[in-house]
Amino acid sequence: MQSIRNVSKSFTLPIPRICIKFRGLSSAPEIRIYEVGPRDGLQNESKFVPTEHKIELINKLAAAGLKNIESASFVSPKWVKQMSDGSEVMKNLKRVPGVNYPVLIPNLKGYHIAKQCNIEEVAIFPAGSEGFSQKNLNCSVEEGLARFQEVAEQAVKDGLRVRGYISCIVGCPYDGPISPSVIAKITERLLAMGCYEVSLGDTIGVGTAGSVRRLLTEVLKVTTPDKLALHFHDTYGQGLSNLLAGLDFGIKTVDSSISGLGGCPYARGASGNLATEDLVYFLYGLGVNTHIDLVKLVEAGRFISNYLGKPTESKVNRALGDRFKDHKDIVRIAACDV
Ligand SMILES: CC(C)(COP(=O)([O-])OP(=O)([O-])OC[C@H]1O[C@@H](n2cnc3c(N)ncnc32)[C@H](O)[C@@H]1OP(=O)([O-])[O-])[C@@H](O)C(=O)NCCC(=O)NCCSC(=O)C[C@@](C)(O)CC(=O)[O-]
Repeated sequence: MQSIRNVSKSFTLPIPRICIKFRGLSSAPEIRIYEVGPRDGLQNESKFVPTEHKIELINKLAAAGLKNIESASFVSPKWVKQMSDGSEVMKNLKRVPGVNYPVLIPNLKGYHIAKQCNIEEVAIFPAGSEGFSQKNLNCSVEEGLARFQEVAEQAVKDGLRVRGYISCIVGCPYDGPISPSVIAKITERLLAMGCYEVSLGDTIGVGTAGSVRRLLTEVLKVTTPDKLALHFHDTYGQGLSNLLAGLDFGIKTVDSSISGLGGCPYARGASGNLATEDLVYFLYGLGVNTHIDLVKLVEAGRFISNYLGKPTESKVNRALGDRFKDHKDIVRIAACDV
């Protein structure tokens, strides 16, 4: 198969012909994709995925060209059984140089377990709402922030990178709409703890381009776009339009999940994340060379969906069927060069 670098030489991808105009940029920006499938994608699945399958999925994602793959969480196994083999996953991974394998950490106990597994980056995850914090972490937002502060301090001391998530950035299944100013304040606190970036999570996928714009207008009063990432669940089918709204503010890191898997066991009604296949296809269509091989990505999505015995949630994966065997053909379709 022709490498993506060669493909990008032989195909001149048009700079977006559609309405998007990246603020302050004359051409399509580099976008950093942060794959969350092996963690966010699988944590909600009731069928236990054996450790070797989790590892195979992570290896396939790395082989497709993904450079940031959130691979496990070290939460209480009493709360999320699917993630109970985090140590085995992290100890047995075949690490590809240049690939980042972060893990999700709820407290110091989880941190100390994860620390035995050769980790380089941890993610902490306070909620933007009291109701969700109680259901997801069994504590208030303030108590959660105090626990995460301890984790962040220890991780920074140990020389690890720390990423922050905020859940329920626009709406909470228990408390309803969330004020953008609340999310801006938590963003500030996470950055002050040492997070290199804060991923804004629309946990239940209720956001729209309008609410995302209102949120980012407020959050960008306290930080800059390079410190933010976008994490959209696609429950209402708004993932890509929300992303477009976010890119317009200059944000360049996007979370997604292979095959559109995902959801949180403690967020009623939450469905999967924006599918990585859909995101990558969308970005190629905008002229962004993600350096990701779409054929291998689609195969990774089918591998895990087949294992789980359910159809893929990725529209691109479904649409491609078995017709396209070559990455460059798919890129050509994304660029409307057919
Ligand atoms: C935070 C806790 C632990 C509090 O849970 P708790 O029950 O209040 O804690 P506890 O300290 O009383 O501990 C209960 C038991 O769990 C053990 N325990 C305690 N901690 C750990 C640990 N780290 N690793 C292993 N074991 C642990 C602890 O030792 C004890 O065991 P026992 O004494 O009964 O035998 C729990 O609520 C929890 O694990 N919550 C995590 C839930 C979760 O994983 N949710 C999904 C991730 S969040 C998400 O998906 C949203 C995000 C990030 O993607 C963004 C978005 O989508 O918007």
